[in-house]
Amino acid sequence: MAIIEVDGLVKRYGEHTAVDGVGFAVEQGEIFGILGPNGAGKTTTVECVEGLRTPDGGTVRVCGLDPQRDDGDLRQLLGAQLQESELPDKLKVGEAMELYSSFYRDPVDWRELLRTLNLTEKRNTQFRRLSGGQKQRLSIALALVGDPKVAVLDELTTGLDPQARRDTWDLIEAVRDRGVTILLVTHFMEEAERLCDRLAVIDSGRVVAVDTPAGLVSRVDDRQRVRFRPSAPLDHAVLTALPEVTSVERAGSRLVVTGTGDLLLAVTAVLARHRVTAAELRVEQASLDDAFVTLTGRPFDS
Ligand SMILES: Nc1ncnc2c1ncn2[C@@H]1O[C@H](COP(=O)(O)OP(=O)(O)OP(=O)(O)O)[C@@H](O)[C@H]1O
Repeated sequence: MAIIEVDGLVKRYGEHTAVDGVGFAVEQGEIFGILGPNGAGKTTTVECVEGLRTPDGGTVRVCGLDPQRDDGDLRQLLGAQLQESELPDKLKVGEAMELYSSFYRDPVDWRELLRTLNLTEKRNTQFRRLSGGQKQRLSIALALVGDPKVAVLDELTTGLDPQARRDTWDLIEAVRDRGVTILLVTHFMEEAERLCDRLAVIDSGRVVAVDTPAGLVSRVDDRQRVRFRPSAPLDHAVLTALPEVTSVERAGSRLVVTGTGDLLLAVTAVLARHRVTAAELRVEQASLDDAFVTLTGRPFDS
């Protein structure tokens, strides 16, 4: 059963329709991404899911509850990541955890949560003295302290360095493994590809596709290219005879084999049979970026 259901959601700011009929359903235990460029309507959509904004049309249900009508009950089930600016500078990490625990009927042990998030040593540190990564981890801890069924994380890794970003991804997977369903807003393709089970791609307030990252990519182009430098001359015919191969071209000292299915396996098996080794072997295929261009007719960041 879907734990989050959004159907025909509309939200206007004055004359501007920021969300224009958005619909998607998130299954229990998924990491579900909302991916789109700046201004696409991602934050507005999740704020309607969290009950922070009143929709102008459509329906939203989270664990069967209406975020507008059942706000009090929903607060107990849903953990939302705070925007950085929402915590007072001088509040200490331990005080913030204590305060947020008091909002919930059945909070988890926040000391344990700080340990999991590697923040125990920062317990007496003021918010303003934390690094970007530590602030991010604290905001995740605050989202999880109420032992939520659903966590909404918005622009989780913006401003983090690559290592902190990867650590945060590992952390989110661990949270999901504890049974929390995660709704994740992102405009990072890599983050969406790495973390999300499924994605809703949003552009100009509308959903243009809902699928797995691999599913989105394969809608665009399921061709792959294997490039390599063969250690000895190879008759192209032994490659073109393979059902996976559609073409073989020479590019200087390299061969470029285009095809579908288990192309890499098929090509390397033939090379092994002919005692040819492949140097500088690379496999290329369409990316989520390419999928976005095909789905919307323009590059992601325009
Ligand atoms: N409170 C508001 N008042 C007026 N317009 C708003 C308000 N909040 C958002 N908007 C506008 O609505 C549109 C969607 O904004 P939203 O923040 O939902 O997009 P987003 O996809 O989350 O973008 P970003 O990735 O930049 O955060 C944008 O054009 C934005 O300028």
